[in-house]
Amino acid sequence: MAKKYDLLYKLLLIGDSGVGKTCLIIRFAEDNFNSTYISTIGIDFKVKTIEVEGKKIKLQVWDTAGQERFKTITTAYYRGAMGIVLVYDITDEKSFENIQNWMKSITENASSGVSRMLLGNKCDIEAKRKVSRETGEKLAKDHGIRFFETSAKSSINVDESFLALALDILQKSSKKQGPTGREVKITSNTEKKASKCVIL
Ligand SMILES: Nc1nc2c(ncn2[C@@H]2O[C@H](COP(=O)(O)OP(=O)(O)OP(=O)(O)O)[C@@H](O)[C@H]2O)c(=O)[nH]1
Repeated sequence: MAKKYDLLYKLLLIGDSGVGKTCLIIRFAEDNFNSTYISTIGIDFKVKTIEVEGKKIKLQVWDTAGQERFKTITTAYYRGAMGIVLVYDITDEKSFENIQNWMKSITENASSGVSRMLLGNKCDIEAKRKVSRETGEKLAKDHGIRFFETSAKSSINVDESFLALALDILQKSSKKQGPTGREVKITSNTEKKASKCVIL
């Protein structure tokens, strides 16, 4: 049987418990949202195929438990990931401060060339915001990585962010094979511009 995709990328979501990792994955893979909080036990994954630059890419998105007691299990999955998504909750300052620790955990456990991205989730609850967009942007800039504010609940920037990360990985691997001379910019919902990526 013919393969239904050209590439398989493994992505991993990390961040404090309750920031919305599971909800982001469910929004991306199933376009659904449930406000009942069921904390992830250990690790789980969902798949979704997208098309980027004419290539069908199967994304295997791994969801980790944010609770400290699962750390030994979850860090074992860092090594196989090609992209790691660091998530904090814009209404929870502690979850933002902890991003530094999650970054450290990536350095200690992931492959050196892994693509990273920072997401400030729950941007639909503006009234309870504790972390400004600028603060999030600055941290991402300091680490040289992409940044989006997202809402799994209101479906803001969820597809855009996953597509951007897939594109980063694709461009990184094609650079290894030689320069393509092409630059593609992913734009967020708020910028209201089309990107060159398609959700299948
Ligand atoms: N308002 C709002 N609530 C959200 C959003 N994303 C997640 N939530 C809520 O936040 C709670 C935690 O979401 P989860 O996705 O389970 O969080 P998690 O990061 O996977 O948590 P662990 O599995 O414990 O690591 C749930 O009650 C969700 O409904 C969002 O974008 N906006």
